[in-house]
Amino acid sequence: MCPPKFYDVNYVINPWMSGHIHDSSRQVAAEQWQRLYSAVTEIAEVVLVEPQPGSPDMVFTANAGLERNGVVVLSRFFHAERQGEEQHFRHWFDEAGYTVLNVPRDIPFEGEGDALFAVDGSRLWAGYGPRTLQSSHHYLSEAWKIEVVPLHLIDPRFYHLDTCFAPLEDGSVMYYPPAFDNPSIERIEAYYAKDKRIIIAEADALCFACNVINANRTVILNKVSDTLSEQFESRGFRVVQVELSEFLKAGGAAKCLVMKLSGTPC
Ligand SMILES: NC(=O)NCCC[C@H](N)C(=O)O
Repeated sequence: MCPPKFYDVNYVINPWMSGHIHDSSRQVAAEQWQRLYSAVTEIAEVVLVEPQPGSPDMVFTANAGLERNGVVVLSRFFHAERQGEEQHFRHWFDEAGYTVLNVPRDIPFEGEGDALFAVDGSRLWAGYGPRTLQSSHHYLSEAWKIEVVPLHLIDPRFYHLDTCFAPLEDGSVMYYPPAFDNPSIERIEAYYAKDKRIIIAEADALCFACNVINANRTVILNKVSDTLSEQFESRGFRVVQVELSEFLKAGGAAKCLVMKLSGTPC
């Protein structure tokens, strides 16, 4: 995670940021982030990356890259506004001993924001459209010798895969279908049986319900509807809701604020 020391909405690179330039409170953001940090430390070991001036979106560490088994494919940000973050994340991964792989400079790829492993590790769900280019998927497939399943994002509000799709550790998936084109929905439905699909309504999707941190049977997410919370509980999940309104102004919530690492590399 990355403390929100320099967090702000300084530019508009997604529809959520529009109308929110310098509209977020750094004090409130710090309090919300601290509550999220405390919740995450209960289910995982958390390591921090040093925030950097001039990189207000660096708090969204899900976009640093994608890691598995000590190998990281670093992000190549689509927007110039975030490209300055790449050197800082690269430095952190180098220092921590990860094997760092790159996609070519001219092929945008936004890390865990757009790429999520199936919980059994058998495939990689990979979004493309607003940020990540589909041609980056080849490099992901090569990095882990894994099947990459493309999912086309068609709603600008759901510009990263992790805003509208989340494989959960009980073998289910939650997703907001209108964010995807039909072939992508068919790919999701071909993999997940009907009883494993948690369809998210628009109101919850707009509260970033799919942007969920999940470890074992705990889910940590922004405030969502009672209906959805009860649905999680009936499936055996412990639900931890953390108000993240200041981060929604930049287009991110719980899962965007963390990057999942599989462990310290040897
Ligand atoms: N969805 C994510 O994985 N991250 C949120 C990134 C928010 C940031 N303002 C962006 O537009 O890139």
